[in-house]
Amino acid sequence: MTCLDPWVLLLLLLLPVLLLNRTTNFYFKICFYCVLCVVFSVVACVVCFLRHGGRTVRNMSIIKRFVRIFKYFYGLQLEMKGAEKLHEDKPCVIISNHQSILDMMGLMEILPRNCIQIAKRELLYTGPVGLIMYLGGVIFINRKRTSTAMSAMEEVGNILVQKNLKVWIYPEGTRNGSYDLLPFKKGAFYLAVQAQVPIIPVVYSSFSSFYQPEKKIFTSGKIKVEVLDPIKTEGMTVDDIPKLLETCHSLMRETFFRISDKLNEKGTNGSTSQPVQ
Ligand SMILES: CCCCCCCCCCCCCCC(=O)SCCNC(=O)CCNC(=O)[C@H](O)C(C)(C)COP(=O)(O)OP(=O)(O)OC[C@H]1O[C@@H](n2cnc3c(N)ncnc32)[C@H](O)[C@@H]1OP(=O)(O)O
Ligand SMILES: CCCCCCCC/C=C\CCCCCCCC(=O)OC[C@@H](O)COP(=O)(O)O
Repeated sequence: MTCLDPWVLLLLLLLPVLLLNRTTNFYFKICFYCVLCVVFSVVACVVCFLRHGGRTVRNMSIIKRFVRIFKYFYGLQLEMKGAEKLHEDKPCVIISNHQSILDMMGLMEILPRNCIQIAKRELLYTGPVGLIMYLGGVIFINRKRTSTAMSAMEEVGNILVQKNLKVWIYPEGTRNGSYDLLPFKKGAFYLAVQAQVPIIPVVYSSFSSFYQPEKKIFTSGKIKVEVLDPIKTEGMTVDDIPKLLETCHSLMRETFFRISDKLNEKGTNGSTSQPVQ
C-alpha cells in the first residue's frame, strides 16, 4: 500500500473544515469556476476544431453544451421567461445586464443560434478561454480606444442583416455587482439603428440572493431570466438614439427590480455596491 504524503493527508483532513468555512468555501468555488473554464475550454477547443475546423459562430452551440454543465456544480437553477422571443430567425441586437463572470452560465442557457458576442479585448489573452472565445466568433473590442471599438462594431452592423446574425452586447460595458444597473454605453444602440434591426432586452435577476463577493457568500440559488419584447428601430436615425437608450434602460431597470428578490429602487438589501469578481 502506498503511503500518502503527510501534507496531502493533512490537506484531505482539513478539506471538509475549509469547505465549511464561508470565506474558504467562497474562494474555492471561484477558483473551481476558473479551473472549469480552463479545462472545459481546452476540451471544447479540440471539439470545435474537429467539428468546424476553425473560427465560426456555429462553435457556440458546442461551447453552450459545455457551459450548461457548470450550473450543476453550483446548485444554480435558472428560471426563464420569454426565451422564445430570442429564437425568431431574424437579425437583432440583444442587450443584457452584466453582473459577474458567473453570467456566462445564464448566457449560455438562452443564447440563440447565429449569435455573436462582443467582449473586451483583454479576454482574448486568457489562454484556452481566450482561444475558445475566438473560435466561437466573439468580436473583441478595445474599450480604451473608442474609435477602433466603434469601427469593430460598425463592421458587425454591416454583416448583421446580410448574414442573418444576432449580436449579444452588455451595454453597461463592464461587470456591475451593485444593486442597480449602470448607465448604458451607446454602441449597441448605434448598431441597432444603423442596421435597422430590433433590440431585444434580456434581464437577469440580481445574484445578491446567493452571491455577495464582499461578504464572501456564494451559495446555491436561483437566477430569473426575463426576455422583454423586441423594440423596433425601423425608421430611426442617430437622433433617436438617446431616447431609445433611455427607454431600454428604464424597461430593464424596472424588470431588474421586479424579478430580484428583496431589492428595491433605493438599492437595497443591506449595502450599496460591491467589487466585481
Ligand atoms: C467552456 C468555457 C467557455 C468559456 C467561454 C465562453 C464565451 C462567452 C463569451 C462571453 C463574453 C462576455 C464578455 C463581456 C464583456 O467583455 S463586456 C465589455 C465589453 N463590451 C462592451 O463594452 C460593449 C458596450 N460598449 C459600447 O457599446 C461602447 O459604446 C463602445 C463602443 C465600446 C465605446 O465605448 P465608450 O467610448 O466608453 O462609450 P460611449 O457609449 O460613451 O461612447 C462615446 C462616444 O462615442 C459615440 N459613439 C459610440 N458608438 C458610436 C458609433 N457606433 N457611431 C458613432 N458614434 C458612436 C457616443 O455617442 C459617444 O459620444 P457622445 O458622448 O454621445 O458625444
Ligand atoms: C496565458 C494566460 C493564462 C491566463 C489564464 C486565465 C484563466 C482565466 C480563467 C477563467 C476566467 C473565466 C472567464 C470567463 C469569461 C467571462 C467573461 C466576463 O465576464 O468578462 C468580464 C468582462 O465582461 C468585463 O470586464 P470588466 O468588468 O470591465 O473588467
